[in-house]
Amino acid sequence: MSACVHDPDLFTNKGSILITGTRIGDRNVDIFIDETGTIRDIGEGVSKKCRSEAEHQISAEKTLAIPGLVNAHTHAAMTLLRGYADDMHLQQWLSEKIWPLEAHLTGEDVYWGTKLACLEMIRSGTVAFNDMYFFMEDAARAVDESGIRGVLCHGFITFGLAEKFESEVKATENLVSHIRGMNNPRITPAVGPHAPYTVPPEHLEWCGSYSKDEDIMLHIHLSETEQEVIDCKKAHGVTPAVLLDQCGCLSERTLAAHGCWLEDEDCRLLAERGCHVAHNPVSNMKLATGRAMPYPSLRSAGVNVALATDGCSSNNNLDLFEEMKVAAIGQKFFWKQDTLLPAEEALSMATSCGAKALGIPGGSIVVGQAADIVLVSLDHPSMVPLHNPVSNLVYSASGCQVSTVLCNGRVLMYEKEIPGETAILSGAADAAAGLLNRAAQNT
Ligand SMILES: CSC[C@H]1O[C@@H](n2cnc3c(O)ncnc32)[C@H](O)[C@@H]1O
Ligand SMILES: [Zn+2]
Repeated sequence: MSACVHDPDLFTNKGSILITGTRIGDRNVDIFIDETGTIRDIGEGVSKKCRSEAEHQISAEKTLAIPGLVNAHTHAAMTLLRGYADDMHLQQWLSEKIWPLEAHLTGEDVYWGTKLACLEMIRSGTVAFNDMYFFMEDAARAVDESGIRGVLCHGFITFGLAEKFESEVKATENLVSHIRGMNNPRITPAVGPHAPYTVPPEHLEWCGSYSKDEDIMLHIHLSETEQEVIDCKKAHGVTPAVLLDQCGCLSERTLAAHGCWLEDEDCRLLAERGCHVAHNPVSNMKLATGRAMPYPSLRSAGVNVALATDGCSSNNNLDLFEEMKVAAIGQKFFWKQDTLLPAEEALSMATSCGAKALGIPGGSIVVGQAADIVLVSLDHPSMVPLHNPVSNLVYSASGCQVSTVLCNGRVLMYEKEIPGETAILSGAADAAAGLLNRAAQNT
């Protein structure tokens, strides 16, 4: 039995692991993970049999074990655009800064941007994410190497052009077959119509049927701004949510990001169809969407609401601890309800609700579940005293307190060490510089 950063097997092993001396809530526990990455025993001193079986041991005194966090909506490779365009109006930000720069992206850029995103997510306790972007086969390679889970879709934008529709269909179908061919259970494909204002109804219809035929998630931006809703009503006579329903895009496979301007009727419709919503409070505040996602209406309608960061150009980090706090305090502030979205709910949104929305294992630490486990250090001022562990996690901690991360029983970070980190930081910095160079030279 061994566990130290000098033990090369710790990061690559497929063997069983015993985590000793951690705590879950108020309980001191050991956790035994078998060689398939499944939690087999949890308790105050796991069975003697498990102890003798364990091939590796992680002593985790002064840590709190929580389920790995799930980022339900992001554009991972936008890490390369972090700090490139801040403090702008959303449509202007997209059309004048982001889209012109994205036109110069290469597959290699997306690979390095996604590597950087996975690194940042692991560091802050995220083990799974739902991604929409370009060159997604390169993103898939990065996710495969990182060891975390990803639901990946090609961002499908046609602006109603027939030739664009043809190429977006091809890109989506190619990605789906590429990911299936990878045969990596941590990576699943999805279809990703960008938004009802960039994909017209006839093209949304294709996305809805494709999601159904292939039994894959449909990932879309929905009712993020008031203007989007006004324009949609003017053009189609209905809200964006009703339009999606008319196009066959609402089902239990659907994840709608943002939803700031959803109406009460829309919330009931999403609940009826079994859709999931990703709340992105930091991005919404930064881009001044003007209204917080209507959590009270979504909650009372019974919609599963998960938590997300959005891309690094509108956040500007991928720290779900920060997002939990902003969700919990932002909802209270906007809806003037001091008991709304308590800490426990914020933590569930970032864990079990996210896993449910993405249709992936994890989201809880229970026997039989995949070992997606994050150890948060208690040896830090923000975690002392520990009257209420969940309160500290949501209102006091940040991703910097994460010390060790496991996904599917594989150790991805051990006591803050992640193998290969330096190469990722320089590869991503070089890719970002190259991207800006090409944009400046218009090549
Ligand atoms: C087609 S890939 C995804 C596409 O979405 C852009 N994007 C990033 N953040 C947002 C947002 O908040 N609303 C709408 N679109 C967004 C991203 O830059 C890509 O072009
Ligand atoms: Zn987005």
